[in-house]
Amino acid sequence: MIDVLLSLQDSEPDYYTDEVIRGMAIVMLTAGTDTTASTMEWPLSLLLNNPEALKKAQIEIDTHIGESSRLLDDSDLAQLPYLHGIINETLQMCPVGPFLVPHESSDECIIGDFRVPRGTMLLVNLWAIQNNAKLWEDPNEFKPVRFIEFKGQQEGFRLTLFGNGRRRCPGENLAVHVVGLALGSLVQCFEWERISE
Ligand code: HEM
Repeated sequence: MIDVLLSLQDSEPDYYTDEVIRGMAIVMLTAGTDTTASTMEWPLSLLLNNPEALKKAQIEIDTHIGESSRLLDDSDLAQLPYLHGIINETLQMCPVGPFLVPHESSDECIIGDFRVPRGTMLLVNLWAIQNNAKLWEDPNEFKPVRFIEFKGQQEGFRLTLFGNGRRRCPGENLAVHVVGLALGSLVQCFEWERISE
C-alpha cells in the first residue's frame, strides 16, 4: 500500500506532499483495519452456528483445489461463489457500518416526501434495509446461497454493504479479497466446531 501511495508522489510531487501521503495512509489504516477484522469475526461465528453452511464451504474449496495440498490463493476466489455468498450474507446480517458514515447535504433536496435542508446530517439505516422482510426472504436466517444468483446493483440498493455513489468505500475490492482469502484459508485448513451450546 505504501508503495502505491509513494508512486503517486512520483507522478505529482507538488500535490502529493509528504503530509498528504501520511494523511492518506492514516485514513486507509483506520478505515480499513477494524472494518475488515470484524467482517472476519462474524462469518466465523455464523458458520459455527450453521455447521451445514460450514460443510458446504469446505466441500466447495476442497472440490476446487482438488487433491493437491496447496493453500487457497487469490486466483481461486472467483471460482468460490459460496464462500463469496458467506461474506455477502455476513455483511448483510451484520453490517460493520449499520448507519454508513454520516453524510451532509451540500444543497437542499427532496428525498421521497421529505424536504432535506442544506447542511442536514443524514444517516442511512443500512441495517434496517438489509434486514427488512419486505426486501429479503427470511432476513434473519443465514442463507449464503441467496447470493449465488444475486445480480448486484441491477437489484437496486437493497444491498449496500460498502455505501454508494461518490463516497462509496474505495477499499471494497481489497476488503473482499482479504476477507475471502483469510476466511477461505481458515475453512480450508481447520476443522471448526463449537465447544459448547
Ligand atoms: C469489509 C471491510 C469494509 C467495509 C464493510 C467497509 C465499508 C465502508 C462503508 C459502509 C463506508 C461508507 C460509505 C458511504 O458512506 O457511502 C466506507 C468508507 C470508506 N472506506 Fe471502507 N469498508 C471496508 C474496508 C475498507 C478498506 C480495506 C479500506 C482501505 C484500505 C477502506 C477505506 C474506506 C475509506 C477511505 C472510506 C471513506 C470514503 C469517502 O468518504 O470518500 N475501507 N467503507
